[in-house]
Amino acid sequence: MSSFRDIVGYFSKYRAIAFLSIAASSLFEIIDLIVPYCVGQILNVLSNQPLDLPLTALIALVQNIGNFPESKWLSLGVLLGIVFVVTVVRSPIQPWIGVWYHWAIALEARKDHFSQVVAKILTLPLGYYDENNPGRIAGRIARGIENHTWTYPEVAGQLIPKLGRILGIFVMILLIEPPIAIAFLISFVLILGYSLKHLSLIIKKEELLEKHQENTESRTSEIITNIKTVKSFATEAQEYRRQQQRFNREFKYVNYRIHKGYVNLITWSRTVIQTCVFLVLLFTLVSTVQGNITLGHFITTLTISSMAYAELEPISQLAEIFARRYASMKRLHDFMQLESGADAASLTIENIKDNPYKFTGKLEFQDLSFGYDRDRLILKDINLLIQPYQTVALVGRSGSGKSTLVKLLFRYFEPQQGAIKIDGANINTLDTARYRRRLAIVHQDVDIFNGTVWDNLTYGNPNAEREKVLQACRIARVDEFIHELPNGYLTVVGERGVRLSGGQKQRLGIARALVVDPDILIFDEATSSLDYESERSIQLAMKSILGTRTTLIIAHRLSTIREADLIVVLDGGKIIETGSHEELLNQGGIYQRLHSLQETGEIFN
Ligand SMILES: Nc1ncnc2c1ncn2[C@@H]1O[C@H](COP(=O)(O)OP(=O)(O)OP(=O)(O)O)[C@@H](O)[C@H]1O
Repeated sequence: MSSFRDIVGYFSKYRAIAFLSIAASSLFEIIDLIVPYCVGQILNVLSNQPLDLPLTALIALVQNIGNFPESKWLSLGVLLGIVFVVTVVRSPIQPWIGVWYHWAIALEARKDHFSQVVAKILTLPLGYYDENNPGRIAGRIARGIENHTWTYPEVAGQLIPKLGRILGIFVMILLIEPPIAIAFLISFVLILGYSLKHLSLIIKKEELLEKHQENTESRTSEIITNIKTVKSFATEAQEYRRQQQRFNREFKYVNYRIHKGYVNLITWSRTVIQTCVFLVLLFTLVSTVQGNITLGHFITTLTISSMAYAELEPISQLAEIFARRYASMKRLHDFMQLESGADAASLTIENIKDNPYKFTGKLEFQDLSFGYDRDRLILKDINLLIQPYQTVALVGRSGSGKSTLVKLLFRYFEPQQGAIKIDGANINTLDTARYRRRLAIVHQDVDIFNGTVWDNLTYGNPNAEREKVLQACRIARVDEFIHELPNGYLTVVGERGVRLSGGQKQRLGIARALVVDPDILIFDEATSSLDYESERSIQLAMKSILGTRTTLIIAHRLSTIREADLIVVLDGGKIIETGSHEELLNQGGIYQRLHSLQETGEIFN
């Protein structure tokens, strides 16, 4: 769990420049106080009252240097000169020292945040994505980063300098009238202390709201992803009502628990502040009438203490904004602190040709056991030896663990027990990215990126030679449909490949896998969305691939795996039969039963 310290600590990289720019902004806030001080002194000049000693000394100095005669005009000129410097002269300087750096830091931090977040997304274990959908993750990241970006300039450029100004005011009043300064200090500590305590309670509610919002966003994202299902079942009205109910629930929570809390706080602090301003007026007036302070000091004290109390309101507003954003910033840091997976790949680009790994494709699964939950094993004591260039088919009922075995081969998850070895090396000891680059898989549902067909074909090997890509396309029969697309290989396929049919996507997936020239090729129901004719031609193409590398085929349709050297039958996470098609048929076991079911037209499920 992250904390306030993590949020502040995030900016430690910029600490030197942040410190200087915040100090400069605070100094400018304090310099502002010179104006009411000078106005008070001008009043003293005009009403023939004595000036403060430092000013008298300064005027005497100017008089000596310029050889000016002593006069009211000289005193007024010096005072006006000071006001000119601290207002007009400093105006063009302040934004470049303050605003510029506060935003430069925030924007650079934003850029860093985005790249760290993408790195985290790329290195989190696959299991995280099983539990959190894209909407939830994207919402958390976007809100967290935006709030982080906006908060820094407000805190660095306003909140801290304003507190600095209040400190300056306290020192000034202390020099003029100490008892008023003490009362002023006590009132500030009380107001700020109470506000902070109240805000910490509201922050807890904000954290809960943040979780509700993530759930709502998650559902919205599911609606988008599953929009075809929503439309086909005509459940738009239910979905709409469900989301509306969530929004209403969130609104009630925000309005009556959080927002009301803020308004209560503002009401309370405003009343206390105005009471304090009135009391300062009363006390300074009494002091002036008693002759303890001059008219000029009366005006100065009154003006700057009003300024100080007036600052309290923006300060509590800034604190409120910070509180409102705090929960989402914390959730972002929680995300950043998630542990990367043991399989996290290096994020340094490496040319595929420089990969030092090249395998013969000998695979050994040794005493392998695995469960997504520790107490429920999905694969149990798997022992299997696959020789180089062999074609091995994994078959079994749905849920028997075929895909899980492949996920372990890719190192998406770590086995609880046992090992997978490639050419005798435990895959856990290999560099993940380099190892995975020697494998290729064609999934049931081929992921397509928005871009051209060519971009998708060369996704795993952007520098692939043209002839190699075209050859892969011929084998996977991509060349059969490419001419139907408006711009051939340069046709933009749209997000998730919406402009391609299921069969076209699968053929593209097969070609893409061939382009990386893998040592181990896996087909996960790769021909399931093809029509009979396409499937047949793919099978013929696959025939020419088989034997050129180790190939694993997960197939429900037994017709696609007849050619396999070895058929492995899984049931309940265990290997229960192995052998060739004929051997297994003769054994009269589960394979034979499943085979006869298919012969009668039933699907292997
Ligand atoms: N990410 C996951 N988290 C938890 N359980 C999972 C996960 N993925 C799969 N399972 C469970 O593991 C078991 C095996 O699933 P797996 O996908 O490996 O089976 P399969 O043989 O490939 O099935 P199918 O032929 O239907 O694709 C199933 O009981 C499934 O519910």
